[in-house]
Amino acid sequence: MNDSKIIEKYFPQLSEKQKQQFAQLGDLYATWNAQINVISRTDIDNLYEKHILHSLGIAKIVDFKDFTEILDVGTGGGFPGIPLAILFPNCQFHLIDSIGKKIKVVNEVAQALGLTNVKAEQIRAEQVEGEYDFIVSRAVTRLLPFYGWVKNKININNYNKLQNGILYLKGGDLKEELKEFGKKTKVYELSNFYEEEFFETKMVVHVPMK
Ligand SMILES: C[S@@+](CC[C@H](N)C(=O)[O-])C[C@H]1O[C@@H](n2cnc3c(N)ncnc32)[C@H](O)[C@@H]1O
Repeated sequence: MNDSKIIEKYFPQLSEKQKQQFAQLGDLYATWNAQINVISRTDIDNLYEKHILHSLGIAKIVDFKDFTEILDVGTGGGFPGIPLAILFPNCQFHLIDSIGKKIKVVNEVAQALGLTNVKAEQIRAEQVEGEYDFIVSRAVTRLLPFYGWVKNKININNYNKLQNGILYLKGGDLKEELKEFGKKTKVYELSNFYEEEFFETKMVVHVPMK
């Protein structure tokens, strides 16, 4: 199922507007990815499952309250930030990447969808100023260096049920990485929420901050 039906299957409460926005993503990414590579060309056929639904795995862990502020570090073409911004239209998303052409794709997609809760910026994570409730990310670097980049950017006042911190989409065997990291984490398996085989090895790692 490579269309937005797979999103509706796991997120049955979507509004008509959200359904339409998710449905638009297929054509938008096909068009932009042909010009600027943000998703591997072989993977574009699996956009809905491997990129959009995967990004929304974070929403299976936390139902962000309105006005939550979220930073997506190394967003590439907008993952996980764009799918989350569709799902949480009353939260603010700051999507950053060090490569300008990726940010161009994010801006084009956000604009085409009419998303007003997304700010995309070409900047390195280490240079971002400001505070966020959550920092989300996928496939950028190991947790230890990542933590160093973002640890001072998290608001200490918790506003959501889940404690503020990092929500990192990870796959595979995390033992070594978590050992190297050495700090408190909670690992949520996405196979508890999604039945597709792809998610058997996929997790969300929550690093709470105090
Ligand atoms: C493998 S891609 C993943 C993109 C996206 N998160 C996804 O899962 O599709 C990693 C991205 O992180 C960006 N990146 C790496 N180091 C960064 C840094 N220090 N600050 C901002 N972006 C960074 C790269 O430019 C690249 O676009």
